[in-house]
Amino acid sequence: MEIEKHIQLYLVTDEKACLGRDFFWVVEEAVKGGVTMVQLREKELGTRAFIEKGKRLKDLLDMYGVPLIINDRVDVALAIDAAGVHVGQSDMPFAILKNLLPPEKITGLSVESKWQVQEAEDWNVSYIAASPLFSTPSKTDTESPWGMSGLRWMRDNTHHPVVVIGGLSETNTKQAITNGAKGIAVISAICSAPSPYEAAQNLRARIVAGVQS
Ligand SMILES: Cc1ncc(COP(=O)(O)OP(=O)(O)O)c(N)n1
Ligand SMILES: Cc1nc(C(=O)O)sc1CCOP(=O)(O)O
Ligand SMILES: [Mg+2]
Repeated sequence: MEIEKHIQLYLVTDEKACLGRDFFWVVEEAVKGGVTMVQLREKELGTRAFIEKGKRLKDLLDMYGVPLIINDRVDVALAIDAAGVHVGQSDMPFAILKNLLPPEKITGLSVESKWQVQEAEDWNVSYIAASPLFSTPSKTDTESPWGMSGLRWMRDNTHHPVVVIGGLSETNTKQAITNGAKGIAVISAICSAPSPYEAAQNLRARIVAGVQS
C-alpha cells in the first residue's frame, strides 16, 4: 500500500530541535538520507507565517516526491494543498476533519489508549500513531507510554497501519518494526543529529532490517 511506503521514516519537524541550523537545510538533508514523509509541526507561528513556511517546505519536498503533512491545522493544509493532516485527541474531531478534506488526502490520528484504537477501527484513517511509544523530552504533555507490549496489542487489534512516535532512535527502531510498527516518526533523532543525512540513512537501514527479519 502507498501509505505504508510513506510512513516508514516520518520526520516531524521542530525548529528548536534543529539547534540553530537552517530549518530547510535540516529537512533537505534528512530527505536525501531517506525520510519518506514530513510533518510540519508549528505551535507558535501565526497563520500567515505558517502558510508561508508550509509553501516553501512543500516546494522543497515536491522536488523529492515526499508528501507534506500539516500538524493540527486543516485550514493551513488546504491553503497550501498539502498531502494531509495529523490530528490528536484534543484537536479537530476526526469526522469533521474528514468532511473538510478531499477524500484522497492523508489523515493521521494519535491514539493514546486501547479504547481510542477501538473507536478508530470504524474510521477511514490513513494511519494511527501510538502516542507515545516511549516518554520523550520532545513532548511532555502525553499519556502513559505504550511500550513494546502495548505496541504488540495494537498490532493485534487494529487494521490500520501503525506509526510509533516518542523516543525512537537507532537503538529501538528495528524492535519497533518487528513488534508491529509500519513506520517510525521522529523529531530529535534527526533534527538534532550532527548529520541529519546520516541519521536518516541509519534509521532507514534499521527499518529495512526490521522488515527483513
Ligand atoms: C506522527 C505523529 N504522531 C503523534 C503526534 C502527536 O499529535 P498530538 O497528540 O495532536 O500532539 P501535537 O503534535 O499536536 O502536540 C504527531 N504530531 N505526529
Ligand atoms: C510530536 C510528538 N508527539 C508525541 C506523542 O506521543 O504523541 S511524542 C512527540 C515528539 C517525538 O519526539 P522525539 O522523536 O524527539 O522523541
Ligand atoms: Mg495535535
